[in-house]
Amino acid sequence: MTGITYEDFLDLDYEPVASDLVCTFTVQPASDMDMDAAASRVASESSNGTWAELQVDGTITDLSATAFGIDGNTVQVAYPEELFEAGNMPQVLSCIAGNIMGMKAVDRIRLEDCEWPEGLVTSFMGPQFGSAVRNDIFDAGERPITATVPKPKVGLSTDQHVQVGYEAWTGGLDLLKDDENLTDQSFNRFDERLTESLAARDDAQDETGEKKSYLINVTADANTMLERVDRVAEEGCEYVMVDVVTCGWAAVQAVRERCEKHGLAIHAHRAMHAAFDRVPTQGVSMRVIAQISRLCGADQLHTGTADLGKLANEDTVGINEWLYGDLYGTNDVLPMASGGLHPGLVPELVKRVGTNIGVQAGGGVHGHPDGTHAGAKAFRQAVDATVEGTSLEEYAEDHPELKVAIDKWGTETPR
Ligand SMILES: O=C(COP(=O)(O)O)[C@H](O)[C@H](O)COP(=O)(O)O
Ligand SMILES: [Mg+2]
Repeated sequence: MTGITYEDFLDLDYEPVASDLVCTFTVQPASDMDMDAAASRVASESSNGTWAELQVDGTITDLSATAFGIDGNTVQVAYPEELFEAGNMPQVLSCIAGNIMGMKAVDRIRLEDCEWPEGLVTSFMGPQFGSAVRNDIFDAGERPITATVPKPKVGLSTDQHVQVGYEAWTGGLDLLKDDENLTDQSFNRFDERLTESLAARDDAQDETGEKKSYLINVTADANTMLERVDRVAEEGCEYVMVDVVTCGWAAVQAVRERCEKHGLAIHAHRAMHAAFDRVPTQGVSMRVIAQISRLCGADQLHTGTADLGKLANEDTVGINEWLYGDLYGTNDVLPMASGGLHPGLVPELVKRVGTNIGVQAGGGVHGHPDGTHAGAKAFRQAVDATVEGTSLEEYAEDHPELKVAIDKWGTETPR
């Protein structure tokens, strides 16, 4: 490597080969650097280079990345596949989204998109079910599957939580979901909640004749998570929920492997994603976070509401298309729309993102003037009306729960 400097990582004529991982970055160079120099430093620092001209003798495998496409502030970088350890997402991210995120050669840098080569993709487990959960686990046909998260997020006792679940399931929803910050706290213990919720789930299934399931949040340190996954399988549930960003991709990969053994699906909550993707000039895009989630094996992933709900969303439509798209035979991912949804928003949501989704509402179910059971009915009615192509106003004429919900919220976007 003697005499190699970071300028050697730029080749504007380079044409990537099929085995390269190609990443697209938005880069704002430091004030004393031009774009070519900044792009070379990105390719250098994220592969095998550093700031200094090295004086290291001997034969060393060349794992240099190449910055090759510069267009305004967009830079493409191609990485040779030998740079990466197969099936090791933390290692991949330590390259392509590691030191470069804080490097002084750039004022701002954002990883926008990746083109993943086949060898790297197939070294990961990918989703076990993906959108097939709609009919492998449920019998939802072409309609979106439906879920609710009890509110308040935390503070309900186990008995209260289970009662909310029972009312939601019997009101017509498919899934009860824990909130992202509910795990195993003193007021609502994991083991008790698991057992009692599944007993209520069984009752709700008997009463309604519909399949029901529970997204219990197993998020914890990796060892504890694996124990929780085993418990969930023993108790006869079909899913676990994981806060994939806060617990980290290594832990998600460990959970995915254990879920293979049990035939459990993974619901991925993305709490903290906005720390990486909300600033448009810095970080890692939600698109890339979604790609990582698919490779690591999430079956369902929150991707937002196409701007209809309470939270900022980045390109829900484009990300969902990527999650459904062909990826060397890897299963797809079912996008979950959530965050400030209520019955009145369902028709426009389906218009924007289609029916191959999950729809999830917390406040939009438990804030119904007549309570959770009526709220669940109203949310399911909104989904059924939308799928059969009937307007909510017309459907509400003989569905009083829906009528109360649309009288209360109309089509408002909550804050
Ligand atoms: O608890 C909720 C929604 O509750 P409510 O329905 O009361 O707003 C989820 O945590 C958000 O969907 C997360 O956001 P996103 O889905 O965008 O990751
Ligand atoms: Mg939540």
